[in-house]
Amino acid sequence: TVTDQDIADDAKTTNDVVSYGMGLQGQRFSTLDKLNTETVKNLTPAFVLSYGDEKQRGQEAQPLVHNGKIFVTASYSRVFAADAKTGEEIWQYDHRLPEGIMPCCDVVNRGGALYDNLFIFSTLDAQLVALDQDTGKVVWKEKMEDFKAGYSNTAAPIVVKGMVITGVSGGEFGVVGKVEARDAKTGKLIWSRPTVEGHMGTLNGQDNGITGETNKSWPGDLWKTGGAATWLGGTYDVETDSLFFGTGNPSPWNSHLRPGDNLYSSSVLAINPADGKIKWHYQWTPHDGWDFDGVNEFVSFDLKKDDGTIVKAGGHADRNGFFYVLDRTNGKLINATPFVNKITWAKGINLETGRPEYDDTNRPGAPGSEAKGTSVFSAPSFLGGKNWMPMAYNPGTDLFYIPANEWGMDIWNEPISYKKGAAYLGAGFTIKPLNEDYIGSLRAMDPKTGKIVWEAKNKAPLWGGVLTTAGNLVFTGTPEGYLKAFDAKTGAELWKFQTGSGVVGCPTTWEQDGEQFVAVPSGWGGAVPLWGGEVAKTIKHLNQGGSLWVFKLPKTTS
Ligand SMILES: O=C(O)c1cc(C(=O)O)c2c(n1)C(=O)C(=O)c1cc(C(=O)O)[nH]c1-2
Ligand SMILES: [Ca+2]
Repeated sequence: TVTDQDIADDAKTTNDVVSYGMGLQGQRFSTLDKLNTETVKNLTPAFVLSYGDEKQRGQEAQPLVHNGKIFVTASYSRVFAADAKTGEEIWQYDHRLPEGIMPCCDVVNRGGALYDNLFIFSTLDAQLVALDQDTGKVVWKEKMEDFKAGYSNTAAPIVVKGMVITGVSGGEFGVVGKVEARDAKTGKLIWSRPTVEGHMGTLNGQDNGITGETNKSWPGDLWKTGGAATWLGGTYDVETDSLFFGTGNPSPWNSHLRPGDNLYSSSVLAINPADGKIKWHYQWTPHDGWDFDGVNEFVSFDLKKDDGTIVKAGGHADRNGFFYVLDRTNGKLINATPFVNKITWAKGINLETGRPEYDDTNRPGAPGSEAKGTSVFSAPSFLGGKNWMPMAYNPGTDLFYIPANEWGMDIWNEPISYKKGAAYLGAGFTIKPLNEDYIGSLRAMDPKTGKIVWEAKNKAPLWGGVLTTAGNLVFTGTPEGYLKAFDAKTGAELWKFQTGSGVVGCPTTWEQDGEQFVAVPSGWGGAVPLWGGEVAKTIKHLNQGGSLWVFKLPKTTS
């Protein structure tokens, strides 16, 4: 069974992968080096596990591996377990989804958590389900929220100190975001931490003593339906004993309806795992008017300064186009630099105040007496300089590897009022490419200087997670169907394999019986084909799919 110690050691141990992020800090770094810049040319398919012919939608998950079994979630809240070496299926679980679920952006799931003998994951009807690792039978099942109010779940949970901790989706429907901690063995609620200012949290069913909180950063009653969904889950850092959860867009998108900072939307929250209290927060986009969200992973790392000192830092690439380095002990901004070429909404981030310097002419206008406010061209688009797909950090090269995209959008505001279970945007948009030859670009970011060290462009938008290894490799997928490996120092493309459908999943690696394996889901989907406007038209030809590809470096060639 999987213990708290196994989870704490996940980033160091090489024979399994028991947590989303490949370690709770979310670095997605493996110490394995058999597979390296020399040997990667010998990486060979070991097996492919099909998810069946139906339900072929976006496959965004990161697989987990334990005790010779591989576990992966799939579209429509399904889970597959197989022999990690042969791919022979052990069981599959199909959650019976009710009519009327309301995920905003495809029927995706990003993965599960292993704990004890359980595989725990969240579902599109806003439940949390724990399955027996050996049989796939339901051990416990808990409702997190009412899907009819627009709640859904797409995030991978994490397990910290025996608690399963996760968030909710629904920012496009005026839900109230929250982070929940439950007993991982029973599913019983321990604490709940709402992410919109004004709402109170609970600990063991009691008010958790959060005092002095008002709804002052919101006008009138808008905080009651303020969004800030925690739809990407979180990370955990043992050194500061903090959970880091990002929060999504404030609801509605039309920012003129809600003057103020709209806390804690589009922010990162450092949360005490003992009681759910917020230790500090940093807001990436105060008064977000572009659906920039702020959920993207906050990755703890040691920032090595020139004078030899080490700062306990965290890195974050926001949808708004800036890469941030914060002091993770207190949330103070250390640096913020663009990781995309074009940013229109702000001139920069002020290092003194920690706030953006807005360009007010580039905020979409208020709908006045007309039904539609002034439209502006905004970059990045709301699909982001980087969306949900996780970056990776390599402590050997000291670089972050960011799956970035270059695009913009026409965006305008419209009047809107809240109606339970209905879209709550008050905005319209058309996404457009900025360049003819590429949208995606895998970028190596030096967190000390804020400079891009190398980039590898891709025609279609990048929508898959990144993995980096001590073998000086960086892996990521493309919508065109490839899993690719790059040299972590130079960005040179060293290997690629065509999986038959777009790769928007998260690659992972482990070692079994002396051989190094790499696994990645394949299956095109997610938000781009649904919301991508003019960009979506350019990639209409991409085929859907649903499978798990596993590769290995055969013993004789390592
Ligand atoms: O505010 C929210 O609750 C919410 C949820 C999700 C989701 O759960 O997938 C996405 C978004 N927002 C979003 O803005 C977005 O661009 C997005 C892309 C994707 C995807 O999986 O491709 N999900 C989501
Ligand atoms: Ca959103």
